[in-house]
Amino acid sequence: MKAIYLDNNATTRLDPVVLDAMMPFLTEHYGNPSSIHGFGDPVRKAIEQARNQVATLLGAEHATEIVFTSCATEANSTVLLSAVEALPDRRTLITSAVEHPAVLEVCEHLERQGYTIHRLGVDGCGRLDLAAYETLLSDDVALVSVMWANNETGTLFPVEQMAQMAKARGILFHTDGVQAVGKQPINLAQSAIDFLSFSGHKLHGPKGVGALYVRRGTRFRPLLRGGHQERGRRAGTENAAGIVGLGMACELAELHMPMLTGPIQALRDQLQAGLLAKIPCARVTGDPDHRTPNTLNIAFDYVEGEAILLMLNQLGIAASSGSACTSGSLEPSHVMRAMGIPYTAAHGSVRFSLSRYTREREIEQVLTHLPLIIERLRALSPYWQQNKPALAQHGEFAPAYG
Ligand SMILES: Cc1ncc(COP(=O)(O)O)c(C=O)c1O
Ligand code: FES
Repeated sequence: MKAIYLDNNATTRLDPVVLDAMMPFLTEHYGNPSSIHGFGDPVRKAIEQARNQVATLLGAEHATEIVFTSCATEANSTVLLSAVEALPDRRTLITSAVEHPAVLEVCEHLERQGYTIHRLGVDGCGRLDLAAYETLLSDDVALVSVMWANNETGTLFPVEQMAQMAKARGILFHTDGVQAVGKQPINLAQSAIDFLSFSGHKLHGPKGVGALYVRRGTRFRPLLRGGHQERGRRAGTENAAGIVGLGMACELAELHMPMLTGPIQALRDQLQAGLLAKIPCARVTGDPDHRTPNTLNIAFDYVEGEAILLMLNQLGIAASSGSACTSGSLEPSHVMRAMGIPYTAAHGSVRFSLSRYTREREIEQVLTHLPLIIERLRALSPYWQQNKPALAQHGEFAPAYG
């Protein structure tokens, strides 16, 4: 069987059109974009074209609001550390409990330095409490950093509304847009969002390149100091080929977006409905009504996610349990714990993330094999054997959200 890749929230396949766009900048166009001689020219021009392509996808008013970085992690670190440096009188940050480690770990680092960090909790469906958020917005807050879409569940947060609430109090707002960019229209020119980060490799671009949107006029301090690249906002010779690839990936993402929100979302829904119908005691985690079109996170009671993944892998099917960094540890992910998913289900959660390359026959393969895998694993599970009758009695065999 041909390998089936359903782990696109971890990373995506490079679009061949992107590779073609990059190749000249790995070969004949090797000049330094800062050089004033003829070798620098085409590289500098290509970087500026990529900046325009990124700005277009994000709906930014000015291309100069885009700063190229090495990845989203760098962009996230830059924003959080910049905010506390640029606003030394403010000692508090607000974030959510379900952010990627690229935000949470920086917050912990700042907390150890004496900053106050408020981590907004979520309900059983992964939703934030905006009333609780409102009460935290004070003059001591330097920055709010809340992800647009969750990498594990696909849950979308109302970041536009949250940014407006922050703006009304004069507070800067950052969103980690890694899982949202390219999956839904974005119009930063009409938005209250001050900073947005994302990474090329999540939208069929290359690894090792990302971008940070910084609204014109926003107070900012660079993370990397040195040369004058990126208008002094990010020193270091540009990853020209990577940047050109990121630009092309953004252009293609815009072009293919209707496919993601149309047929690919329909495939995701087909996978979800099929699994819920065929497998008892399964629940979809996250907000079923506000999710990225490509993501399905589904938890199976009394089985180990890792075991499911290994058996899927033997069949050539690649999926993920939680985020790439938490898989391999025995703890359920912080996202599952924040939603209060029972331990017995959180351990059995599997994330399927589709892309524009996903085909119906691949989804059908999963629908054929996964119910058998769960049945086999449950047959080996003493907990399942003990609890199955009780679950049946309580009518919990019905598919459940949350
Ligand atoms: C929501 C989110 N933020 C940040 C990152 C980090 O991206 P990168 O590893 O490209 O820096 C990821 C990728 O796993 C992510 O899903
Ligand atoms: S670094 Fe990507 S999931 Fe952790």
